[in-house]
Amino acid sequence: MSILDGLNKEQREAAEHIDGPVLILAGAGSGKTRTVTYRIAHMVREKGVSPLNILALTFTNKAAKEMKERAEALVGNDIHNLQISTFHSFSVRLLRIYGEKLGYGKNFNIYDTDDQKSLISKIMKELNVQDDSTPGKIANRISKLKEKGIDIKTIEREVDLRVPSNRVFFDIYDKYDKTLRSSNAMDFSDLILNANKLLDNSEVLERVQERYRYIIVDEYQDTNDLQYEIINKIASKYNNICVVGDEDQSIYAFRGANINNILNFERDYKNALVIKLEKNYRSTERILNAANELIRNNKSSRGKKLWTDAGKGEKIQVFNAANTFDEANFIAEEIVRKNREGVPFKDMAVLYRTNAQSRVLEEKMLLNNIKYRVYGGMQFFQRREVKDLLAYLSVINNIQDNLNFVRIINVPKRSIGDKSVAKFAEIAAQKGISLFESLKYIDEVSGLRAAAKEKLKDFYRLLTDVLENLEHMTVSEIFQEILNRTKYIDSIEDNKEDRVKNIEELMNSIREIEREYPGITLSEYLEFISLTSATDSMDDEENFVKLMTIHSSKGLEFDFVFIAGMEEGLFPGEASILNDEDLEEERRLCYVAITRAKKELRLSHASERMLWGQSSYGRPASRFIGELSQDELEFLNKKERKSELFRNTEPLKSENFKPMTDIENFNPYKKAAVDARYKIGEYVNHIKFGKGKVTGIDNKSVTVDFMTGEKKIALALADRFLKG
Ligand SMILES: Nc1ncnc2c1ncn2[C@@H]1O[C@H](COP(=O)(O)OP(=O)(O)OP(=O)(O)O)[C@@H](O)[C@H]1O
Ligand SMILES: [Mg+2]
Repeated sequence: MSILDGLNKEQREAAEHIDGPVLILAGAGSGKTRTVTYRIAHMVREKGVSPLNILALTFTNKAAKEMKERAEALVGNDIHNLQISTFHSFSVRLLRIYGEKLGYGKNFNIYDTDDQKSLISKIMKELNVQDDSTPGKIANRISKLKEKGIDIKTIEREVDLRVPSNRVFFDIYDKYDKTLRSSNAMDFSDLILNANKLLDNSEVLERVQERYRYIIVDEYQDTNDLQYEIINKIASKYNNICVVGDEDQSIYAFRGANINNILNFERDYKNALVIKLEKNYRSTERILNAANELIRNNKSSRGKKLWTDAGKGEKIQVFNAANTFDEANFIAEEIVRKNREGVPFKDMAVLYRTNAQSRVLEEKMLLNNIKYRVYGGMQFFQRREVKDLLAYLSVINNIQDNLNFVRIINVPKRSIGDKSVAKFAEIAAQKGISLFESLKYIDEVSGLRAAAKEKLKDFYRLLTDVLENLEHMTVSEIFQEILNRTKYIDSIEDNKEDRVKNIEELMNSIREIEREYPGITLSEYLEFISLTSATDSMDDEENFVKLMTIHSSKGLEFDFVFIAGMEEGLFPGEASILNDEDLEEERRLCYVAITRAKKELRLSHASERMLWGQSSYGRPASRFIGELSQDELEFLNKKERKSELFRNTEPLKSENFKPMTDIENFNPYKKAAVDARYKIGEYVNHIKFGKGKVTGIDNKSVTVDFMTGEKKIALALADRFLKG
């Protein structure tokens, strides 16, 4: 008896081959993740490899947690020291050990996208920027540049900074970077970027290579260039690298994922063992056929030969709803019906393209007493009161953290306006200390009212008291102390009930984490929650219907799956329709969605939908529905559906009933007449803005995404400026 008896022949071959490079390239549900999990257990229990020497990387904490639990179940005991983690948490780990070599203190804080945005918005105010770019867009652009390894110096070198808009972006980026540095903080991109930089240090690299002699990467198709470098630097010594993935499931190109990383693996590692898996263990024949048919439409796909012996299964139902309420009703009713037939809520999932779609769905779930949980979207940790209290913890963890300090200096209100903060900033700058430390000199600040001064002194005392006792306090004690002494709860004015509940929930979560990790330090706690992502808290044992975006559903599986909003303009999204590459990515996303289903799949689309506050009518069904093999589909219609169980909250008007879209004669979106000289996706050079990628063309102008921002250039002028 070997652990590997739980695998088929090909899977087993891949799992056994622990020395030297291995590539598993195979479609959804073929057991890639299972294979690497068994491989890890086999190495530890049957090959005597120390868990210390294994590094397994994946994309979500949920996937990492699951892999670890399964490996442990196979081995039969806890495998401490086994590092199965996300790229981000692995990077944090390296940086906590070696970050000082890059000039960071050990307790650096991690800024999430929200922190990023508020910092940028602050910088824009300080620099008096009059720009229509939002902080969110700029944050996004900075992250993308960082992920491509383009730093401030590169921009300075390659872009003409005499152009005002370039200059503005440059100044923001520069200040942003400097602020992070002086705050001893990193954003998500920094984590990866800096981990990669660390590995350029030969002493560090040597140690890391010795430690992690065996590397395993799941979902390799979604690695970006920096992650690729990290993996390959570490693997370059022992060459014991096993990567698994599916080029048809690459869905993160918009965040810099590079599909060539997996396609070139055989070139990178000449003697690689390449394994293809062709049996699908997840889905019924009908679901699998539909998925295979769909992905065949991608030029980038190399074709799939997946088969299953799970039987034909039910037809895939397609429902054309009159509008989004009707769509949500359909889904809720089906869920209730299935539940009455004995299917537990936890075996059902509703997937959608964008987070915004969840609201209407949630309303109907509530109305129908369906237990559900939304993963992603407005995250718990993004809520104001949660952020405020975490900001207190962050400042205590790292007194250099000026961003979080500014967040709390007047929360609860202490009559401290921007002007007073500016005065503290002056003192801090003069003395070369942090804002927190500048509070020591409170008596030197003029123009503060006595009451405000008193409150600030209390605030300072609170922070220093905790700091002095930090080693003797648990995270929940620190949290309680902050709550008590700031009287935060008393200060809440609006939405009090909800907010207090959230604070309670935060306290609960701290306690839970402490129970799971006794003795966890403040710094570890903050790291833990800042790396918590959309699907993390997902506990399979809990009986909830799961609502999430398709992106968050990667790697997961559910018995019954609904995909909502299968409409042109939403899925595939408006912006991707004109560009072949983007359209193919949307199709891969649809492939991921369909292949999450084990037993039954239902697709729905609405003829009317509100987008950006405007109703749009007569919306055609997604071309992706048309691309599925029509034999596997069953078209439902509003009129055939009996709906006596539930009242609609929104009465449906008869004019909203539209005939069902005729899928067979479905007219693919016609491309607008465009100028033939430029192609979407092609690179151009501009005298002022530098290199950029064409993202849109109409009959008047061409839109180009330059390093420093997106610009629309009139075609008449484009001739003079752009050269291919
Ligand atoms: N040899 C096998 N015997 C029994 N069950 C298997 C076998 N291989 C895979 N499975 C089951 O099939 C399902 C899909 O496996 P897994 O999630 O590993 O596939 P995957 O290739 O990683 O899919 P994805 O591409 O979606 O990540 C799981 O429930 C897994 O336990
Ligand atoms: Mg998998």
